[in-house]
Amino acid sequence: MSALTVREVDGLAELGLACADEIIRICAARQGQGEVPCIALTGGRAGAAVLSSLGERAAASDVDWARVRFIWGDERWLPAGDAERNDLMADTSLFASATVDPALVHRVASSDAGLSVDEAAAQYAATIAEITHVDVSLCGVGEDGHVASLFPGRDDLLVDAVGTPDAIAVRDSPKPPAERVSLSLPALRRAERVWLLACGAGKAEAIADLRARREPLVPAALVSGRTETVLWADAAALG
Ligand SMILES: O=C1O[C@H](COP(=O)(O)O)[C@@H](O)[C@H](O)[C@H]1O
Repeated sequence: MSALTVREVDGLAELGLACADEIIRICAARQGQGEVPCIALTGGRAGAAVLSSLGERAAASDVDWARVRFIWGDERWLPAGDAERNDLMADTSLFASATVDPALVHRVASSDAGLSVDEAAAQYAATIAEITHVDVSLCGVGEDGHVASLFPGRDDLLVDAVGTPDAIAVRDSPKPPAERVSLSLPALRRAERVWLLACGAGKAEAIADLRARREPLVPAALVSGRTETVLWADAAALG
């Protein structure tokens, strides 16, 4: 667990560029040590900004993208290729401009794959349990302070107990779609670095609650990285 630090950025575009540059630096350094870096992607506007910048910078970077592992903090329970799936934004940005190894891209099953959402979550939990090191977990912060698909006031989702699986099925999500698969708190907390991403005035209340650690803690306040927890936010979100 690490203390929260703040990195102020000048809006979504700069957030995307700054995070992309850092991710590239971290991946190149890890590959220099002979390791396969692992990045946990996030959906939402901030996640899209990071992926778009990574896509622009991928070709000119020192990173061998075929030796980077990708997982998702959460996925919306929708058919493959649906415009609202979080993995689609990676497909149309970074994965379209860099050669990645499909064996290292760990997607949540799609709703048309013949599994129930519970089976998909169990399958993803088994996949995540095999991954011993996550370098960076990107966590877009929602207006209500949610991260991944862990929503405030949902005691059924905000669990970190012995036996909590690494991924869980989410039902009755307050944000559509209603069904999702999310990494659980213990899985998010295992990352080396947790980066909380928030831009815009709509996030100001949640960010104020997070920074003041107001009770009940918003889900974003419940996650931190082993060595680094950074809130990347613009002035509007910082209030
Ligand atoms: O539904 C989701 O929302 C959050 C935050 O999205 P944003 O558009 O407010 O940045 C996102 O991080 C999460 O992955 C996604 O499924």
